[in-house]
Amino acid sequence: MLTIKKLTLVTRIPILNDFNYQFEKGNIYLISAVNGSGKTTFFRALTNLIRRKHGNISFDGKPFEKEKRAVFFYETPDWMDGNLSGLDYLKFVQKQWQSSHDLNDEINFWKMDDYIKLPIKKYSLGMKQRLVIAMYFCSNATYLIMDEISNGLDEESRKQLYKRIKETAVKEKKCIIISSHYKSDVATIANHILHLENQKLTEES
Ligand SMILES: Nc1ncnc2c1ncn2[C@@H]1O[C@H](COP(=O)(O)OP(=O)(O)OP(=O)(O)O)[C@@H](O)[C@H]1O
Repeated sequence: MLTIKKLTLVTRIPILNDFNYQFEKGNIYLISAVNGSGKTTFFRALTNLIRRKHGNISFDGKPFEKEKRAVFFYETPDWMDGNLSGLDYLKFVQKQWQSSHDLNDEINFWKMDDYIKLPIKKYSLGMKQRLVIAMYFCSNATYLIMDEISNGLDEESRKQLYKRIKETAVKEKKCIIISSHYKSDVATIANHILHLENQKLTEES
């Protein structure tokens, strides 16, 4: 369980004020909000990439620093080094997260076999995004925090992604938190929808 107590976040503007919530395994959570309201900031705070003004965050009772392998967050393909290949990244994730996930299965699933050994600077936007998605599944982490994960994907790939997310959450008891501009798509698979507005993250009934 990801437990958040009294979380307050501020960037150049106030983002969140005194937020309390529990994210449970086996569930999919959609975070919706208009551009610039703080979805990415919230995800960065969960993974200690930015400081929080106030509050406590724990994964299965432990702080993120002690439970890093249980969590996977890769904000954007912009973080990638274009001189490395997709396979370099998948191998890195498998090693760092001590995962036994089969890389070839994942490469085949996302139809990446013809380019996975090429340097990432030769990838299209959708190819990079599929690599990021494959990294999530290769990590085999329990808490998958996905920021606009379907960006740049064609319609068929988006459907495939949502189906896979649903199956993974249920069968493997993952806790999956997704922000998406395609709210109507993700809403069909989400168990909980939270809306961020006016520094409040509120669950829609
Ligand atoms: N490093 C930073 N320094 C100062 N302000 C920041 C920083 N990063 C983000 N902000 C501000 O925090 C607010 C929330 O940004 P954030 O990227 O979290 O929004 P978002 O909801 O993810 O947006 P989008 O839907 O456009 O991706 C914005 O007003 C932004 O300008």
